[in-house]
Amino acid sequence: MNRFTLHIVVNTQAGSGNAKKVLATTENYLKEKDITYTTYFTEYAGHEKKITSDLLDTLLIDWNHSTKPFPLLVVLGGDGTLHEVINVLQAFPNIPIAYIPGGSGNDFARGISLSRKTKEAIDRILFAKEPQPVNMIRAWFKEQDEVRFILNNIGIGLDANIVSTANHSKTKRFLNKLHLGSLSYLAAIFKVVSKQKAFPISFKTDQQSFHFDQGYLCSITNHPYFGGGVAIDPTASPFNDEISVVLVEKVNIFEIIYLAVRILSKTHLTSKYIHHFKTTHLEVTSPSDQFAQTDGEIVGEESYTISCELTKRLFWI
Ligand SMILES: Nc1ncnc2c1ncn2[C@@H]1O[C@H](COP(=O)(O)OP(=O)(O)OP(=O)(O)O)[C@@H](O)[C@H]1O
Repeated sequence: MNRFTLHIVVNTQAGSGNAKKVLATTENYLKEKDITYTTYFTEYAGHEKKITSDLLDTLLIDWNHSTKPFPLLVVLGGDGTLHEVINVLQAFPNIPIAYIPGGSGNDFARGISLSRKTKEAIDRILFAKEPQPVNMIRAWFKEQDEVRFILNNIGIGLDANIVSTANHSKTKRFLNKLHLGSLSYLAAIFKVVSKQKAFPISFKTDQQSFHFDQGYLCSITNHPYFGGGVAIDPTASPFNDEISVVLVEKVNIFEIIYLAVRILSKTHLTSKYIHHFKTTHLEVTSPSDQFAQTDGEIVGEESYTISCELTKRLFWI
């Protein structure tokens, strides 16, 4: 008897439609391996929330060794799809989630060292004996009165401005077709790099308080990557019990270019314009209206007070 039945939530629009190819490879491979599965297709943005909620009501259960076949939830899509699914399951950390990357950025897959090659990602699901706890950031957005669970990062300022611009750019779709999705973020960087103004931002950790008047890019991150593989904190890990914060101050355009080169070569954390710390609890206050994003999804352009801590959930990885 199969160890599990896979219940695959599929966003075929992820990766600008590249997820369709990922799905075809997945179906062929699962048939070849004689694995039982059911697919649930999203028909509109956000539909993954309703699908997950319906599956929660009907068949998803906490991980246990005795249920055979175990009903295993699998997400096939990008970081945005996965973000919505984990947020529906906020109160159910012991329902394991497996993941087949099909997005353009796939930063969470990079962050947990999950192959972005479909068959290798499926092999990892098939070979895993049991689920593993993975950290996520639990963030309470005070002004918005909303709790979000974050797999990748929260960005305020340039980072979020880039995501907003890249998401709205026509070139993203074109570049994705060429499998150069990460370049759409680079293109957006050039657009907004001088538009983004310096902003005040404060941080309170268990031990210390910091204030910066010249904030430019703030990344509160669970693992190294944002923007499709850019290692904003190469030292972060979702398996270490710390939230990582990287604050870049606004500097002149030549320094920005130099910092960008250092970020791409992962040597930026020693720059005097970059402030880097790790903490278990964090309160961030950004009083001016700024773009913010969570896992690549824009929250808005507002002021924020965000309380963050780590929380764990089971992933079948
Ligand atoms: N059928 C659909 N049509 C349009 N949008 C959809 C559909 N299903 C889901 N979505 C939305 O697509 C958005 C983007 O998906 P996702 O982030 O998974 O892909 P991506 O942006 O290509 O990947 P990544 O975030 O890894 O770069 C999500 O906000 C999701 O709600």
